[in-house]
Amino acid sequence: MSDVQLRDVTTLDYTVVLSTLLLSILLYVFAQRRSSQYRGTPHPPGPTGIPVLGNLLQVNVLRPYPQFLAWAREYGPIFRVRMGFTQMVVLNTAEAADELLVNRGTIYSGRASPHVAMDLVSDGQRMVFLGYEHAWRVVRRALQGVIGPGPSRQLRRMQEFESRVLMHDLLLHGDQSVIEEHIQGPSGEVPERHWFAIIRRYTTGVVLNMTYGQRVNRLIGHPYLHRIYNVMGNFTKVSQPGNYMADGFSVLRWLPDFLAPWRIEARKMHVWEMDLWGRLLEECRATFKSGIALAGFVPTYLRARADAGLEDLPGGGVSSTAPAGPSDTSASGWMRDKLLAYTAGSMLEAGSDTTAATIETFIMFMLHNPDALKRAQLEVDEVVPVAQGRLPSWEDEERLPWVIACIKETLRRRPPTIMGVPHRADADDVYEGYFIPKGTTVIGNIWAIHMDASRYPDPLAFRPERWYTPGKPTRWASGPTSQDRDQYAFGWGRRFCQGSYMAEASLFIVLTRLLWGLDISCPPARLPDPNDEETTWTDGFIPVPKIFPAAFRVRSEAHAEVIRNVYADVQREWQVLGLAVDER
Ligand code: HEM
Repeated sequence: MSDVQLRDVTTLDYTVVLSTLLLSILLYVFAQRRSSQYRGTPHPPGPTGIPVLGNLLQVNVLRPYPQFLAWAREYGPIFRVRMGFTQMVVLNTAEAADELLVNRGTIYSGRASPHVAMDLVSDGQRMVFLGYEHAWRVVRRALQGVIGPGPSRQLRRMQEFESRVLMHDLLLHGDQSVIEEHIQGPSGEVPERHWFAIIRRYTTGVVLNMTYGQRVNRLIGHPYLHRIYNVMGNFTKVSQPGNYMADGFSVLRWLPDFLAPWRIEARKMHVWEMDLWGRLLEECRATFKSGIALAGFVPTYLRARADAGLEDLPGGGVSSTAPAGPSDTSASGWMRDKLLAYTAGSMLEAGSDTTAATIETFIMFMLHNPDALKRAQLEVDEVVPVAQGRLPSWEDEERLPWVIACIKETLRRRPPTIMGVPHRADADDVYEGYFIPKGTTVIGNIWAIHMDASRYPDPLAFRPERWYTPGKPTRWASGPTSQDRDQYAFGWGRRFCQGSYMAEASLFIVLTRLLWGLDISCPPARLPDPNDEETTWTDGFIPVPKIFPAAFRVRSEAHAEVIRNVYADVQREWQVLGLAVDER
């Protein structure tokens, strides 16, 4: 019996694979010829690939940016590559990226979402990969009320409070991560006693508070902190373009389950993710139903939805009251539960590691540039002498131009989302005489732009002077339009990072305080080389620093006293706010 079944299966395999492959080649050829209007218009230049696979074998899919930078240098502002049947156009100058992703934003605000990561692992609900469509507008509008330029100022109180805890944690930490031996986990897991965990507690804590009104009050054994990073670490790998054949070869998506092991694996990942994002939502809903009023985006959203008569809204997507589609410019409707859970999860993902990595990278570059570090400390000392008995704060921002220049130079020199998040062309287009067909994945190559010597002379050098004018405040100069933009770490146009204001506020408050209160050092032989890609940075969509040792020594007993006092004060604030006090 098993023989017969086996033969049946083999025949089926053969037929399914061959016919789907044939069909997809026909579809592909048809798609290439579709735009008769543009026949004769050349495609952008690019490296020659091989049949079917295209350029897939020329790129390390988990670390594509060095090769993409090399191609940018060879082909110029725009080049084309093919990953399987996925056509990609890569924009390597600020001018090209601004023109397409900002000025032609009606065409280029879609997302090229990786099939396995978005459709299977995320069940189509991850905000960052939603197309330029109705559901995305609903989500973006809802978030704008919390993290937009005006509302995000309300979050500063919590950022200020949590940064006091961070200072206290680093004070206690001292040189622990230099003395002890720490080994990073295979998927980037950070040991709980390493100083990276202190930074992560802060960044995840402020976003968890913003989304769910909860705190991360422990470094060791917190139920969510490390799981959030595990989910993120996994996701940055599965979403890397080229990681799954089924992303590049849509034909493979038609294969039945028994021939598609990646699908089974991805569905398991979805269940694993929902065990975190879904559980957080369910806990929040239970609290809400029991009549306890929590602050935060999700509790507030659930309350508003219930007031609109939609207390329970199971499933994914939005409760559509308007037709979906690119012509629909409204944002009416409510997020259903799964979209809400994933949106909150997306915030935790988007806001945690990006900001933590920038803080860690800043420290790495400052340790390599002791003059810049010394100058930053002198500036902070002058503005906030320890005799004032307080930590630096928001009102000092304008008088700390060198510190902000150092932060901006960190974002330029090593942007965490190093090749941005891929956009998609939602219509045929022509740029500089080159044809870009509808459906093309369009990458704003942040790394190539930041390494453009005509824009940033000596681009590998860490030079805060690029941003610094003596006696003048340094402008953050972020924002979705290209006017006034001077670095591209937060992306472009309508998909511009919605959390940039929150991110900049965190970078400012944490790093200014750190410079004020603590001397940082690292044994020279153990200081990572930022140019050594493999040793220093993790793989994946957001390559972040691998752990490295650093010692934090308080600058004087007077500084220590201020840190201890503000920490004790904030414990009282937590109690007044009904939030968990810190456990150490
Ligand atoms: C240093 C820290 C951060 C960096 C470098 C960064 C960078 C980026 C980039 C490059 C994008 C894609 C932009 C594009 O498609 O052109 C993005 C999207 C996004 N970021 Fe950030 N981000 C940071 C922190 C944050 C924070 C703190 C939050 C919120 C808590 C956040 C929320 C988002 C959201 C919601 C999107 C998706 C926007 C959309 O698809 O419409 N980010 N970010």
